[in-house]
Amino acid sequence: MEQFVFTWRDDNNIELENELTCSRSSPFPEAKRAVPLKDYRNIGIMAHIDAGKTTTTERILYYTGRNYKIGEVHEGTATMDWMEQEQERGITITSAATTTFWNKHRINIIDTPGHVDFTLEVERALRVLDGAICLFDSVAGVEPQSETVWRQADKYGVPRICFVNKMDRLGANFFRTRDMIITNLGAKPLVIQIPIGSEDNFQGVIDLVKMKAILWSGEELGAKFVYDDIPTDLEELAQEYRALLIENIVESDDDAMEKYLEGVEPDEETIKKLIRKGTIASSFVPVLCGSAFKNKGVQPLLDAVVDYLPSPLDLPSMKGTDPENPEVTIERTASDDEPFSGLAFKIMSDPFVGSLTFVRVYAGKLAAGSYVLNANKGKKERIGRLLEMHANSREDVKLALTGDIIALAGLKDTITGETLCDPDNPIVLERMDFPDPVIKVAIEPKTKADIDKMATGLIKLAQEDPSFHFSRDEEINQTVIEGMGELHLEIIVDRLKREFKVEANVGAPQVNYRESISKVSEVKYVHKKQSGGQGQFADVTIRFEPMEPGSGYEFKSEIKGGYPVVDVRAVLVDGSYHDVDSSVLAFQLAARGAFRDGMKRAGPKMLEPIMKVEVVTPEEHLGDVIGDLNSRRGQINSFGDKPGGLKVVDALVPLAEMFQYVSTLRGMTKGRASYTMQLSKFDVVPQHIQNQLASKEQEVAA
Ligand SMILES: Nc1nc2c(ncn2[C@@H]2O[C@H](COP(=O)(O)OP(=O)(O)OP(=O)(O)O)[C@@H](O)[C@H]2O)c(=O)[nH]1
Repeated sequence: MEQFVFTWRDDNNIELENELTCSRSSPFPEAKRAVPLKDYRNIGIMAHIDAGKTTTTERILYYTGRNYKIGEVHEGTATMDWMEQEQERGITITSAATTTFWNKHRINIIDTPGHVDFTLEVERALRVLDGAICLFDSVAGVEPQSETVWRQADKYGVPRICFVNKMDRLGANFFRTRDMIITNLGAKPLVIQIPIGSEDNFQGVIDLVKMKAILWSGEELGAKFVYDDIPTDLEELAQEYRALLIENIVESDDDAMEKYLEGVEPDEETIKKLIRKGTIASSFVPVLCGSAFKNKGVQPLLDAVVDYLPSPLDLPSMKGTDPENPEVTIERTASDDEPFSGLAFKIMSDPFVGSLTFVRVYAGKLAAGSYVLNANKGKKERIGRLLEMHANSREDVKLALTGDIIALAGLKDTITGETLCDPDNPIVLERMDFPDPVIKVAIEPKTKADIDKMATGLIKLAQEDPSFHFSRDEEINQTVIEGMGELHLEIIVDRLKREFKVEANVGAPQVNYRESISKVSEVKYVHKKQSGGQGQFADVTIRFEPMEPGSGYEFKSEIKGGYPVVDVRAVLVDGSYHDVDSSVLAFQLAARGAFRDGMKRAGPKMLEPIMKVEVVTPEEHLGDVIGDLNSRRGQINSFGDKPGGLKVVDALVPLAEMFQYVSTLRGMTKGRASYTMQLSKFDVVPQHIQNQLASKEQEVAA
């Protein structure tokens, strides 16, 4: 028997130890759990760009005692943003998983990016999270990207709490943000704190569960708070919101409701229990507030994570299928005693250990040195090192347990979205959906010698990021990279340079068009060839039908060049064969011919990505902004007002017209306007643009 010692820190920064006994004969040590599974919280922090995710995460790490020196985003030292590019750009790109502890609870935080080019990162984080904090900027309220992320969280059924941040900013308005949670997100906010003062005068919050004021003594890091009586001028408001809180939570509990109707309010413990129940059932979302930057509100936010967000035990068991027989559903409950089942949700190149695979352990245990099965590929992988990641350090551990998020070093074949499991109990957990890229650029290494290095780099990067594709056309000797937006591809090129030391020339970005049809066509195609010996004969009749936008396709084009075909159904109506001359190949050729003819007759149309664009600008530049959007084939949908005399314009604009928009907007408004965009739909390209594209293609072909 071998003894291992786990160390960790509690909320008072005291180092604790936990012994682990490991039997050499068994790959699985018998661990005493340092933290019971019911005290695990796997959470993400989601928000619009600049709402303060990085700042809030940094504060959380500081207050949970893992971080000794706090980094500020604007100084470029924030420890979650450890990739160089992120520090330079001041944005968070990759979701780094970080383990920390609060009040004897183990909190695994996955930082999720806010930029729309990285929505895939948000999706995959949501896939492995049990709960989330949604951050809002109290001045801007609910912004478009928050709406997108909110809908993604709905899709995965992730329970949430809201934190209205930046209460110290000029124009901060807690209650307007609360109203926007109702109007823009269609959610039911449960206000559990109201602010004391705002802007320069923001002092703290009223805790409506305890009915006490929480006041911070200063704004500096580590500022202590005290509980105090509710200020008299806020008593009435506090009573009003307390009554709303109680009314909302007793609805889910007959006993509490009955007592409440008799005039008996639930006690603090019951209130917390009922808030927890409603949050986990997504009946409502608790709303808190504060200022991460001024160090106010962070400790109660952590308490709320512990009190209201679910542990793995509160959620339905994980479902998967038998890799041998995909019809058979297998369930795994969250328990160390179940067979090991985990999902690889992120692969990152790491400067020290090469490639790191982040895995969420849904059931069972995983020991260093053991073998697991990659159930998607049917291949065994050896587990080398298990690393528990902290914001600025990493710890080698011998064992990962149910509920853990752990980084594995040295896996060979596993890519994002695949299941790792006990070889004796195989399971494939539900895969993640990855969106198709919408933009592409040609890329060429500056020196011929770098061609191989570039290929290696591209393969690695595509393994890490399923929304990034690349392809090589040997005929024209060109490599094309495809992704979700300009920034996404810029980062890829940047990483090629930094991590793989490949300098590359990059062409102008182009939109990924698609093709569809506008009417039904039916074709009969006979493929016949006789050249001595066995001939080729196949006869097919196929009907091509347009489908609803977004239906994808029920037939795949194998014609080289052109665009992927979508929203088309191909129905095999009739056919005939020849006893001797028909073969699989002959039918393939006939189908291909039928497709080519049928598409021509079905009114082919070209589709392009249309983006939903929101521009926020000072009023004096409104005319220029609108004029410019119009010149980009934009369709203005609405105008609105924002605090501080700002105007907001909502428009639909083809992605093909949005390249380099960031610099045009900056120039036009002296840097005072900002914008966000996200994919809205694919729509038909106007005929004159189709003609232009066709003549350009002909030029390239010539
Ligand atoms: N006044 C004020 N500023 C804040 C607060 N929280 C964050 N900020 C500032 O807002 C800016 C954006 O904060 P970040 O923490 O980088 O925001 P983010 O959401 O992580 O941004 P992305 O990574 O780009 O998505 C920084 O300049 C912060 O200093 C706050 O509570 N009050």
